[in-house]
Amino acid sequence: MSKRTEREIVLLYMSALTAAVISPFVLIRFLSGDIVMAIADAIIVILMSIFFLYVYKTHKVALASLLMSLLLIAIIIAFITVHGLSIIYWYYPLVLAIFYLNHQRTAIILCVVSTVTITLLLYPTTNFAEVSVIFVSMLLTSIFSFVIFRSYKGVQAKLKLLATTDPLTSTGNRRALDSELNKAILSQERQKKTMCLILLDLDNFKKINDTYGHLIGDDILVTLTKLLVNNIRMLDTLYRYGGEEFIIAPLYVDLKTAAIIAEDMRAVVEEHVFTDDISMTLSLGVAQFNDKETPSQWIARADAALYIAKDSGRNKVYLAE
Ligand SMILES: Nc1nc2c(ncn2[C@@H]2O[C@H](COP(=O)(O)OP(=O)(O)OP(=O)(O)O)[C@@H](O)[C@H]2O)c(=O)[nH]1
Repeated sequence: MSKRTEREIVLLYMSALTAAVISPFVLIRFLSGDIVMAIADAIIVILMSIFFLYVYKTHKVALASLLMSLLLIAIIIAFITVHGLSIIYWYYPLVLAIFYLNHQRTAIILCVVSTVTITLLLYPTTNFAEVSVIFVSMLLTSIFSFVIFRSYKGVQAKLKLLATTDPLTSTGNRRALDSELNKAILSQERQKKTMCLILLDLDNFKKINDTYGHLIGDDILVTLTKLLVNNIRMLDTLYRYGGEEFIIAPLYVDLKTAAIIAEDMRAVVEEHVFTDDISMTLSLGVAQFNDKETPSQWIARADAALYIAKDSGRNKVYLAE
């Protein structure tokens, strides 16, 4: 089974827990003769179970998050209508859940609309001072949640970028590559698209480092990635696999087309004059994805082709079996 995201897990727990906590009340209310509330509770349990199954099966969280938030808001509003002010305490933790589950803009809209609705509902039966305090406290909870979650999501995005980007070349790193290949293979299992991978390696790069120093070597790596990105026009398919080794994947083309792309890259690098009038060449191995193979098996076949390219004189493209 593929790994579940944090948000998926939270949604699964929320729906399962809400269903589990409310289930006994269906029976309790039914036995005590409160049939309307028993039916309302039963509907909530059924809807929560549907959410659970939907997220469990599809892994889709955006729609489920919004519907779950709307349902929980509707439940609180319905209960406030029936039971009055005492239910208001359930609203505050719900605001946190709404900001966690939804995009900031959606969360703000949901919170403002629910705050105004609840205030208007309470207004006729509650004194003005009390209703004002409730309104302001609901609003402040939303504002604080907005500020806290904005900073939390910003930090989360920066951490993700740091964890998946190579600091020298700004291409994706090994972690990003692993995740991308796993994703591509998962979707290939469903859609059966032809896809290829190019593994490329600068020739005799050690000599450059030894002759010109590491800083020039670094500069060549950065220039190389710019040349490659200009050539493939997609930074998000270029990954630094090792020191002077890069992978381009997934390329949704057949082996013949991938070979042409690889040959173009080889020619571009051969013609380019790097810093200090240095000329460089590339060796490349190309492999089309074979059904049922793992990312490492796929890379290993491209690596074997690259090895042949190196062994037969470098500055060449070889295709994997
Ligand atoms: N400047 C610089 N050098 C690096 C970096 N990462 C790895 N290297 C160097 O890359 C060189 C790789 O050398 P080798 O594996 O022998 O490969 P090569 O000299 O390119 O020889 P072939 O691949 O067989 O053509 C080593 O000298 C590493 O120190 C880096 O981030 N910056």
